[in-house]
Amino acid sequence: MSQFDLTRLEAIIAERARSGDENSWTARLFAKGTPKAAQKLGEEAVETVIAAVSRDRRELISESADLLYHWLVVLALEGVSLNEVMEELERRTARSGVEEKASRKG
Ligand SMILES: N=c1c2ncn([C@@H]3O[C@H](COP(=O)(O)OP(=O)(O)OP(=O)(O)O)[C@@H](O)[C@H]3O)c2ncn1[C@@H]1O[C@H](COP(=O)(O)O)[C@@H](O)[C@H]1O
Repeated sequence: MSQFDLTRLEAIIAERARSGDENSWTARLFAKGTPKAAQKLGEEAVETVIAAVSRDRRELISESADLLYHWLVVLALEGVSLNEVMEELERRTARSGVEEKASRKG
């Protein structure tokens, strides 16, 4: 099981964005702003869909990684933290009561 998680990637993106390193894809993407980063996010989403419907497992994993990376870049550019998205998912889970139903079933 990988120890890598999105919180770590979010921290890496923040650090690379601040670095201004011209060899950093993240820093260059940040310099171009949200429209370009959002366009890349859309492209990666489409490539992920294509991999899924093509039943290309290896490509689905690779495009999913690209998608999550570019999604976090767009969030960072817009000042939205991963934690805020997790809180929204947590609220929805609490509202649906799905975990209580599962624990009652045993
Ligand atoms: N996870 C990623 C990651 N996923 C995808 N990419 C980059 O996203 C780019 C987009 O892929 P494309 O195939 O669309 O590239 P492209 O066709 O050259 O792009 P365009 O022609 O459309 O501009 C590639 O150049 C990848 O390197 C990433 N770049 C960085 N990271 C993470 O960010 C960290 C810091 O990277 P740097 O900012 O480059 O130091 C890395 O250690 C990784 O953890």
